[in-house]
Amino acid sequence: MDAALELRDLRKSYGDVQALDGVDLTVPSGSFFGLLGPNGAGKTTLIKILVGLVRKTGGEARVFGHDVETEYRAARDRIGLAPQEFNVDQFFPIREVLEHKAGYHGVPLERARDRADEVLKRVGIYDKRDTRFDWLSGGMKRRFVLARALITEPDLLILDEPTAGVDVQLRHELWETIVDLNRRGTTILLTTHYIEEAERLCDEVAILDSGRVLDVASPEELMRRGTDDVVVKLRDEPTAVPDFAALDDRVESVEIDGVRLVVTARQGGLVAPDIVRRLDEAGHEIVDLEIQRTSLEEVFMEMTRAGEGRATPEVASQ
Ligand SMILES: Nc1ncnc2c1ncn2[C@@H]1O[C@H](COP(=O)(O)OP(=O)(O)OP(=O)(O)O)[C@@H](O)[C@H]1O
Repeated sequence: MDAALELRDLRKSYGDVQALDGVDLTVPSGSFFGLLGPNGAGKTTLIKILVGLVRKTGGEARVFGHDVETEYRAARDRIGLAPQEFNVDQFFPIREVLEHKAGYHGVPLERARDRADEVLKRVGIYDKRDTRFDWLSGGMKRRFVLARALITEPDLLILDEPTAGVDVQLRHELWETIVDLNRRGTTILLTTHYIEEAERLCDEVAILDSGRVLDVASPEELMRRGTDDVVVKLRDEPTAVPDFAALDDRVESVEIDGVRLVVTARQGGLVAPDIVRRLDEAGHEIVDLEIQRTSLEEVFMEMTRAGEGRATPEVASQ
């Protein structure tokens, strides 16, 4: 079966700015795939190339085997896009906007109406079907943009920051809807700044920085590369502890602060039982144990060195 997305040496320059600098990426059909990267990494440019809003300057991009330029229509019809910015016809009732969109993609009117009702129900704003877009609340607008992406029953759903600025409740509802679509076979390509969202939802993530893919892996694999802190509280202050770093090469450092022992190690969860056993054998009594796991966010920051060299925002004077 064709991959949902296949990018080979994809390039885009805007004058001197190399927004995409040779991106190679395969998104398997049916996967829940995250595209992570700091501001300006090239995520939006990549998405715009897929939907024909920006022309690539080099390389290849295929959607379910269809070239996004030479087979534009076939590629575009497989994609549903919920963009970051709202670009919706403000003045029509939202149900009509959906019907127009379906019609544009060749869905007959009767079917289009049923589809519109169906997707409005799915995202939970069916009771607003006769309301204009600009009269919806911010959260309802987000839901609507998702409904619009779903109207053509896409095989690849692209979500560019779908939960930006929405409250926790709505975020969870949107996740549920999206996870459900994925379970039914829709491939999801998600860009998000909420890294914990990617950690929770995605099978695989690609880390994009300065127009290049730094890595592609599952969130678990990426997190395994970071270090965890195994924090042990002892009954009595130790004079000496076993040399954990010499005993296990996953251990990177050991710190003793009074009765508190902090062992920094890769795969802390796997190292911890051994630490406990050795402390016990050496006669130390353990009163508390905590494993502070590395987060995907920390690994991401490390990889992209986001924030490095950025000026601290000035506080405006009153
Ligand atoms: N139309 C344009 N003209 C010139 N430069 C552009 C244009 N669009 C994007 N760029 C530049 O291309 C680079 C990648 O931008 P892009 O919007 O794709 O990044 P992004 O990863 O989506 O960022 P963000 O997370 O901030 O949305 C940036 O340096 C940006 O300034």
